[in-house]
Amino acid sequence: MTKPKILLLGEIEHAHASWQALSTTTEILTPTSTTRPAFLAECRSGRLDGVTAAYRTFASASITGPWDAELVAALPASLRFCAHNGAGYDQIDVAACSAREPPLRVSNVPTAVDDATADTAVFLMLGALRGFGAGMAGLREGAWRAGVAGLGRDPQGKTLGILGMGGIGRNMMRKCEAFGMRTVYHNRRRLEAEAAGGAEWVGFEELLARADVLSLNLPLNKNTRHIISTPEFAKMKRGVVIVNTARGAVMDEDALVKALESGQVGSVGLDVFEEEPKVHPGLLKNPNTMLIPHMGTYTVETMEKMEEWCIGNVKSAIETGKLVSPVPEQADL
Ligand SMILES: O=CC(=O)O
Repeated sequence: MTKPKILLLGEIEHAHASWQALSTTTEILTPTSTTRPAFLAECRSGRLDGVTAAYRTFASASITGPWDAELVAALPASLRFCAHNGAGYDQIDVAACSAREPPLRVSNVPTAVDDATADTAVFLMLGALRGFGAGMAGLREGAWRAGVAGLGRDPQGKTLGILGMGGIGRNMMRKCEAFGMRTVYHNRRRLEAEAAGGAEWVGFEELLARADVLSLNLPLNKNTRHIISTPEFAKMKRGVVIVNTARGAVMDEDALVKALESGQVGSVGLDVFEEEPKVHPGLLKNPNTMLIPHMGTYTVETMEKMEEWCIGNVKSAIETGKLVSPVPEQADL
């Protein structure tokens, strides 16, 4: 019997034993191309024909570019499954994948990312509340506290507003309880009481108005791009702290820089940026920013869990014809 063919886009860096086990029962293909035009040509040449499932990493976009309509159309007709190793899948045009005949089914990696991403959000929140970004930068330049804007603020008694109360948001809420914070959240759909864990559901505008710290935990898609911009900043408390561990483009970065300069936004903690790896110069020079280069899931344990999860999706796809964690847009496909 011929072995199922799998396309590997990116590297397996941790889950070597599971990948090795998978490769004994399958044939793994890797592209020879190193640029998007070459990858498109390689797909069209037929060299990758016969692959049924792809394992892809976030970083593989440096070769393939985004999985937009052009790429989805060029991928081998045999490809039925795309297992994406990441929680956020904004690099993939899911509608274009669904429109293929038969559809190209996409999975992401939920839950495995929750702890590490929420830990990062808590770190950014504390850093932004306390002005640690400026303190750390000044110290390294031999300037001690020279760049620190003033006294910081404590989390105790403050209201945490979570926009996008999924696994990461709920994990962050639990961690913030230890800091004596109360949580309000906004999702399009209100959660069952047990899942909400005591957090209060509020409308979008009320979330903006009530949060002392606003944490963005929602996926980036056409409905959420720039969901936070000038009109939304104006509805927030003056001096609000904003934390973003989701995707840079859910917030309008130009507008954020202006809101920081005017003091409407007091400080921000950011792990993600609109045009990574570029960082807006207005953020770099502002002392009220705590910035890290997209390291939310960047731990040995979490990276390993994510790879294992993603391999699990590939394995399930070829063995049962179903992905373990299909993206919500394809739940009814
Ligand atoms: O940003 C990280 C992820 O989407 O998993």
